[in-house]
Amino acid sequence: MQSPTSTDPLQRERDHLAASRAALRAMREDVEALDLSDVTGTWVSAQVLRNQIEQRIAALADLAHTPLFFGRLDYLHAISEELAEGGSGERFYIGRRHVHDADGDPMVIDWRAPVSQPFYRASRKDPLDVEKRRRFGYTGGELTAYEDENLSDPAETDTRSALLAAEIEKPRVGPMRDIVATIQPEQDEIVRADVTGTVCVQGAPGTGKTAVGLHRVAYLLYAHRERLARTGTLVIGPNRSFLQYIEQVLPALGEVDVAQSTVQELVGHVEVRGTDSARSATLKGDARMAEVLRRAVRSGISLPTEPCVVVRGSRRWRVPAYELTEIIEELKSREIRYGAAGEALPQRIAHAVLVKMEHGGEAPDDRVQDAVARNAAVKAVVKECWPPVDPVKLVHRLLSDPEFLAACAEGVLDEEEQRAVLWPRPARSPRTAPWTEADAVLVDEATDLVQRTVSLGHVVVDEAQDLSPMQYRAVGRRCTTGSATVLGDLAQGTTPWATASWDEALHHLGKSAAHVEELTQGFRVPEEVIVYASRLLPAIAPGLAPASSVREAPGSLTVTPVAEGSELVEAVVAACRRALDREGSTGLIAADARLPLLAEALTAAGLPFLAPGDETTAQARLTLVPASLAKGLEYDYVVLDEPAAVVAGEPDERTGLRRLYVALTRAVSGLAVLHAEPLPEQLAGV
Ligand SMILES: Nc1ncnc2c1ncn2[C@@H]1O[C@H](COP(=O)(O)OP(=O)(O)OP(=O)(O)O)[C@@H](O)[C@H]1O
Repeated sequence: MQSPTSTDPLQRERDHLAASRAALRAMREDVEALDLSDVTGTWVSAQVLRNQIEQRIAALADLAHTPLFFGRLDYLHAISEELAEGGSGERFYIGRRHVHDADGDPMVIDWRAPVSQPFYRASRKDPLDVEKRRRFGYTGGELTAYEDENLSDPAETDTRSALLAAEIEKPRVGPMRDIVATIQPEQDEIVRADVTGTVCVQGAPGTGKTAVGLHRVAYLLYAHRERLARTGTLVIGPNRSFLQYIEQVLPALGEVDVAQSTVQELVGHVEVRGTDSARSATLKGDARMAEVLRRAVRSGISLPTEPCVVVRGSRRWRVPAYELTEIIEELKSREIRYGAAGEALPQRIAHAVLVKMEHGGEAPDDRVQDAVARNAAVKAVVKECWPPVDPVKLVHRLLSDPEFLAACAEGVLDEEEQRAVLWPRPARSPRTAPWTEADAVLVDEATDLVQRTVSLGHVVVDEAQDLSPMQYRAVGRRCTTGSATVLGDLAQGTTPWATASWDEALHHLGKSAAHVEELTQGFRVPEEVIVYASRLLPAIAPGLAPASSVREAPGSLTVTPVAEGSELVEAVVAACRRALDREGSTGLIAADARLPLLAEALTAAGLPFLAPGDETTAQARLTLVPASLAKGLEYDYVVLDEPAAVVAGEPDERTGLRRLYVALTRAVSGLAVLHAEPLPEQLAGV
């Protein structure tokens, strides 16, 4: 298949692609040919092996539309084998996965291997021993072009990469794509940051935070596969539509074992059926609640007034009340979970009994200690002094019983705050209680106070700016022994408790040592649109610098006043039609309250539409998006209905303007703003 005689460089690259594809096919066939009939062991272990093999076969699939390699590095000097997946030499093809030939020599190197890193980082200023960097252009699965940078040639100057520009301009039909071929140096720094440290990324809309977070998981899984396979990884997003939008990125990078969840799903100990006022949700999300819960969990601990008398055979052993008190006080002072301390208590009392037995001339062994720990008298002391705590029942009581709350919140919440935290009416039982989302987080905290939450190896939390301190704590306890990647934009915080500073957020997460990186180069929103949206920044996040954009697209922004409110819907539908005449996806974003009206109008106009998170296809390219769900999503064209209504849909002006900022920054190619009411003053006059 290889045609070594070809002098056409493009043909030579195509030959390498064809040979790599054949090698990948051979790798897959090797796995498929594995004969499992001889596998000894249990049925279960055979089944596990079979599953692993199936996964491996799936991972070796040659995806018709994704190029097997997208870059090539020619080094000045030969590279050692340990940096290059067993390969050596000066030339390496960089792709989504490792491919080797029949002799085991690599034909394509995984983008995450150390030898691939200069593909993303090398510059003319710092060529990292790279002589030439080549980027490949594809149409479908066909290699159609390449672009070279001779990094070590002082005569050559920087030009903007046309292939990179084309990649960014590609219409956005379908779910989010990976960006392995075009990760930028400042993004790569975050992607490859050390697994032991937590990284926090502040970035304006479209700077690639989500993309970077997902690629970081893929990188960490490559670099620390065994450790993370054992401990697990998790990606947390704001809602299901968002998770659906991003869910295919990691599988496309060959990583199928990463869990994805919302914070709400993580803390699903109770069925949420109530809602809080902004005030009570903010209070329940306040970190002070952690102290209230800590006291609540320990509120049942009491000190004994009677001795514990254990009868064994003809003898009675007596642990006096003061000694029991010492044991309990010692357990209270230790940093162990309530449940673990409760389990330790009978053993401690039994130990005290054993000491007395020894003094009494007996020689008890461990079995005796266990038996004493199970003795009814010991159990009775434990039940009385260190009663078991059911976290759900405990929080139910805390939110229903003003006196109990007052006792636990003394000096922490004032009276007015306590009233705001209580449910409006006490709930009869935990089963029927009007649990809210914030309550579920309290139950999670209480659960962790009783029994330590299992920590994962790495957690990525996206759109973090919307989390409350108590939610940060919930995320933090899922990575106490691991690390986190925290992604967000303070300007896009739309919850009443939105993050004001990353330092504070990291403190609640339990990762104060993390450093904050900033991404400012925008890949989604065209310059004209981001400049317009950034006019809101002084009002919504005064400290933040506006993002730049890698793309200029003159004419990408239109702002159209409509004289009569009654004509607005019609004008919006017409704008959607115009957008749909172009290639790619269209999102119609509107205040949540205006959705029914617009849905009806679209249906009447014969325009089918999807809900956010539904996958856009070539046939269904229009999505009707409530402003409250627009965060994190993007469309080629956005029609934005009545900005004033988006602002008015929020409890206060700053949150309203932030919601509007989110809506204004979803477009890749064009944004059409239509309004009948006056625009917010910052946006008046284009
Ligand atoms: N290096 C890159 N090369 C090509 N495309 C990129 C690159 N970085 C980001 N993008 C694209 O830019 C778009 C925005 O990225 P992403 O959604 O990750 O941004 P974000 O910072 O999370 O935005 P938001 O704050 O709005 O949630 C996506 O389509 C992403 O694929």
